Amino acid sequence: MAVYTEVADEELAAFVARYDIGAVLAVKGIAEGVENSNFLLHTERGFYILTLYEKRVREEDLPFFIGLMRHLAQRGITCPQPVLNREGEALGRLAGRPAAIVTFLDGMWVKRPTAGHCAGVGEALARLHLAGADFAMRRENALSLPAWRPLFMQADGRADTVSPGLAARTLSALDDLERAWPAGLPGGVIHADLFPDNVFFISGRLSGLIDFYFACTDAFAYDLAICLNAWCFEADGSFNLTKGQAMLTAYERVRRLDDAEVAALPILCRGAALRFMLTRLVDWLNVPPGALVKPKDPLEYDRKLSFHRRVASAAEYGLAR
Ligand SMILES: Nc1ncnc2c1ncn2[C@@H]1O[C@H](COP(=O)(O)OP(=O)(O)OP(=O)(O)O)[C@@H](O)[C@H]1O
Ligand SMILES: N[C@@H](CCO)C(=O)O
Repeated sequence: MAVYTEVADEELAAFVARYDIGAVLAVKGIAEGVENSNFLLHTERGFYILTLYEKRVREEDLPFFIGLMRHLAQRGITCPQPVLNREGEALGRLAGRPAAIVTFLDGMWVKRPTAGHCAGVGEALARLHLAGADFAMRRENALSLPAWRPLFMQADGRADTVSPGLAARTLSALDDLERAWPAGLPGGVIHADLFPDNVFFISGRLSGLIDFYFACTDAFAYDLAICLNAWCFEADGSFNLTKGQAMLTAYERVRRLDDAEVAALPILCRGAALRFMLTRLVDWLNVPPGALVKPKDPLEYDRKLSFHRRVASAAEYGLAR
């Protein structure tokens, strides 16, 4: 999270007064994250997270995210719960933005994940995929293949200022992906952004998942590809096979991948790397003046993409078959 929108004290007090959570004692902008504006809200009843939804979140999608968090919690997935105001609504408006208050989740995210953490994420991801099976709403993935070329166009010819050759590498990867992107894989609700900063642990055990604002209906194995990218590389850019193995084995203990998913894993990993490279590139080139945000490095994902382009089969990620 980050802070793009400032909220005046009086406006906040009036917003919070519509809820049954007591008066505001303190509020603090959260610098972490890049997508929405987030505040740690301390009220007479305890701690909450206040989110103002920004650029990439479409207002019409908010009922999907809010409904999903409630659905998953009912099926045993620990995630933030939207707090309803006295009119029974989870969504309101604050400082000109759509806004919600959600419950505060205990736990810390890990900066240096071990194979044990990767196993925890693999298991939680598979449980999330199963728990979403009877969620009635659908939301197309707005950041899947059809969105990638337009995103690249938004970089507006400036990709090579970030790294020489980045534009050509990206276009070549895009061409390949557009030719071979798989269709018809098993799918349903996916998290689509289950990075380390969205997974909390307490004493080494996974305690909860946050940030469902990219969740959508898409291939389960694509979600796994996102997690392999986000959790299983080392700081020096190498893929850690032990971590990949731990994540995939734990996932498969809950939900076994079928042959088509196994075969598609390398291309799904390429697509996932490209998706995060592109959003990071656009953000890197367009930091709003005055925003409390630290843009994330697009080149980390350019390097991951190069690795995946050399991968021939899922065995190279640690999948034993
Ligand atoms: N429900 C919650 N309980 C406790 N802390 C939270 C909660 N939601 C968010 N946070 C804190 O705020 C930080 C940023 O939140 P989040 O990842 O949702 O933001 P974002 O802008 O959507 O980020 P991202 O860049 O991951 O998309 C988290 O790392 C965590 O420290
Ligand atoms: N998790 C994303 C940010 C949210 O889209 C990234 O690391 O690029």
